[in-house]
Amino acid sequence: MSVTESPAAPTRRIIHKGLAGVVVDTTAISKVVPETNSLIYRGYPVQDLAARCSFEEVAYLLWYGELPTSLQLEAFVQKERASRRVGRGLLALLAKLPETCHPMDVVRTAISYLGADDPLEDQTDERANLDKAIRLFAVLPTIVAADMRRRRGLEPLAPHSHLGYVENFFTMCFGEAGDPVLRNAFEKSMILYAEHSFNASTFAARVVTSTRSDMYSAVTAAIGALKGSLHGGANEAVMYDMIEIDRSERAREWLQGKLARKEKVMGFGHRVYKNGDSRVPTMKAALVEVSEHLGDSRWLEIYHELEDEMNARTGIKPNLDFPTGPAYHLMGFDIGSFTPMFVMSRITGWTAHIIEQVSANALIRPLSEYSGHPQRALGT
Ligand SMILES: CC(=O)SCCNC(=O)CCNC(=O)[C@H](O)C(C)(C)COP(=O)(O)OP(=O)(O)OC[C@H]1O[C@@H](n2cnc3c(N)ncnc32)[C@H](O)[C@@H]1OP(=O)(O)O
Ligand SMILES: O=C([O-])CC(=O)C(=O)O
Repeated sequence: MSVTESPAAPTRRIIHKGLAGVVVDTTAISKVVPETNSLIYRGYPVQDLAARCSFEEVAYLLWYGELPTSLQLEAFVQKERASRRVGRGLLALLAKLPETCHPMDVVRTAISYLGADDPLEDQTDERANLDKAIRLFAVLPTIVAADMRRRRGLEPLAPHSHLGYVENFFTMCFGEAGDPVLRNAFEKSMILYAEHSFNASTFAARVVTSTRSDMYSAVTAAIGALKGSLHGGANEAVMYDMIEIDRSERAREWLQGKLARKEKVMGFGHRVYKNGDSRVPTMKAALVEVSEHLGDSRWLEIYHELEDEMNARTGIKPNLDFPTGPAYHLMGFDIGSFTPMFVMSRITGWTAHIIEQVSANALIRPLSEYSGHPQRALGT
């Protein structure tokens, strides 16, 4: 008797759409704990770092695993300050990009150029990777400020090696270091934005790194991922929305319309935090401080109305992009530069993750469930 084997019943694999809830690897860089609404960088609560440290110290912490001693900080700061300049070749290239392109396209192109300009080195060389990371950290403000000025019809200003990171950035953007209250709020935003475990852009950087590609390629991919409005691009979208709302009396009706049309409200919700973003209290306090200092409560009033109405209707809380958008606007930055400023900060987290990925690499390559046409023969 012949037996015809029936094909084995197809096993349906569980699909984790958007990788939601999937733990992909370990990391020693940061920990997000939604249950306690907390975030630590290398063990330190982010709100404590924002209250007591400079952004340079936090960058050092993310890369080296410990806060610097004063001697280590001095050496690190000197190195960063000496690496801020960009060459004429890059400035000329950036000047050729259409002004209609998004500033994130400029930043992405700049990093790609820097990669082409850097002699190839062993991707696994940790020292070389740290040097590249510090250089990217140092040049990004120069690139972002030059592009912001170009769009205002102004010549770029060279970096100042005697100024701290934040003062230098303000000076390159506005021609003067400006108000210390605004600089302080900005520095807090840089610290809060610096690192957030396996978010989409960091994961993109790790995927590229896992193929043994170079740091610039990984950062270029991360910039592409951050640009989207579901991720870093939301800080710009929040400000455009607030400008559209215009007055706090219109905020609730505007929000109701959005929800009725089933549209996402930018600056609200989070993949990991379902009960509020750990960084929002610190950034909201910074926004309040800036608003009060400038005597301009217009955006803060819209903020409160949207926050209340969204909470009442959906229970969904603001994420970090919600207070950062209006805070950057009050500081005088152009909206298109908000996400590039996020890049200036997140470059620290991305490069720390790239170095970590290299140190214990496994190619990142998930599976998919085929949903197309069943196998068929080509016609004769
Ligand atoms: C620094 C950062 O990157 S922080 C994130 C910045 N991004 C934004 O602010 C964009 C707006 N927010 C969102 O789109 C989402 O909250 C995300 C993408 C950040 C996270 O979303 P996910 O975890 O994938 O959840 P998802 O989008 O499936 O939302 C779950 C439910 O809440 C709703 N929801 C979530 N966020 C929002 C929002 N901002 N506005 C309206 N509804 C929302 C969804 O419509 C969905 O409802 P449903 O179950 O009835 O379909
Ligand atoms: O963690 C995320 O998914 C997004 C986020 O808040 C970040 O990258 O800072």
